[in-house]
Amino acid sequence: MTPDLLDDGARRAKAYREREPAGKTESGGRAAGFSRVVTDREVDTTHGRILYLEDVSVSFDGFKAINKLSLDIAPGELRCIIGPNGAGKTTMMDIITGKTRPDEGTVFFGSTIDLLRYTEPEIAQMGIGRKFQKPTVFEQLSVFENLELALKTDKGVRPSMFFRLDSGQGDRLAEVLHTIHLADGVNRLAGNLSHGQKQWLEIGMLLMQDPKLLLLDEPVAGMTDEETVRTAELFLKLKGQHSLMVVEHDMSFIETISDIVTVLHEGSVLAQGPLSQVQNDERVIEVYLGR
Ligand SMILES: Nc1ncnc2c1ncn2[C@@H]1O[C@H](COP(=O)(O)OP(=O)(O)OP(=O)(O)O)[C@@H](O)[C@H]1O
Repeated sequence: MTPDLLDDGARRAKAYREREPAGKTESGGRAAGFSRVVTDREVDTTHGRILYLEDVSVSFDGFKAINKLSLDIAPGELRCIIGPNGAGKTTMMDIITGKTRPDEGTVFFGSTIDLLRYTEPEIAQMGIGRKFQKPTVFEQLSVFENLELALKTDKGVRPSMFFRLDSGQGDRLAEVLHTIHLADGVNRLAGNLSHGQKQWLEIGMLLMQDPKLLLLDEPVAGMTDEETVRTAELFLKLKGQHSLMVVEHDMSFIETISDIVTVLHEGSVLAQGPLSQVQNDERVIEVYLGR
């Protein structure tokens, strides 16, 4: 190539750079074949994962409750978690929700939100709802008032004194009432509901905030058989619209709702797969099912 042609090329390159200044793309300072705009705290699931844990460990007084734990969950998935007492199931949920900080490891919500950088309330606001084993509804308030209250604590809502449901929120409340099987009991006092209905109401309160991921700790413990069946229906309905992580010991319930089951043992994943597969795994039988 002659010097003339080189000069000419350099001139054309300079003119192009002036026309198309660097930094105008959303993905950084250069033109990209694939780009997306991710705003702060928006869950990005384009990589097919809503929750991602890698090599997470935590010790309490030298005891490793979580030990190099790695697992991930797809958007809309209903994942069941089983395992013996002390396996680390609750501690894992504590880490995801920001209640416990791990000593090491990675915990991501979608592919961009590093959960370890956020506080427990911030994580709840970003769309991770948690249901503890015991129902915690406001017993002196009606079903309606409990659900309404759940909205008042939602992000960006006006101060509660002046709170009025707008039509969208009213529609949502009606939809949630139907989903949690309490449409006929809207004016009942929460304190007068059965144990199962209180659990559904609390799930409804979480749903009012439209969580992307729901963590549910032993949701059917203490329920009647009929309530357990209806809870399975409820979870199957939520699957797809939300991602769910359900910790349970009730194997017939797991059988009804599960796709993939993760077995935790001594703070790590011992086995994972369809229930029929993990049920026949010798190691799972030894530490959990064969008890
Ligand atoms: N804050 C803490 N301080 C000390 N030890 C703890 C703490 N939290 C959990 N542990 C211990 O860590 C281990 C895992 O407990 P974790 O509650 O996560 O198990 P689990 O699988 O949820 O059990 P379960 O099925 O009985 O609820 C247990 O040995 C527990 O005693």
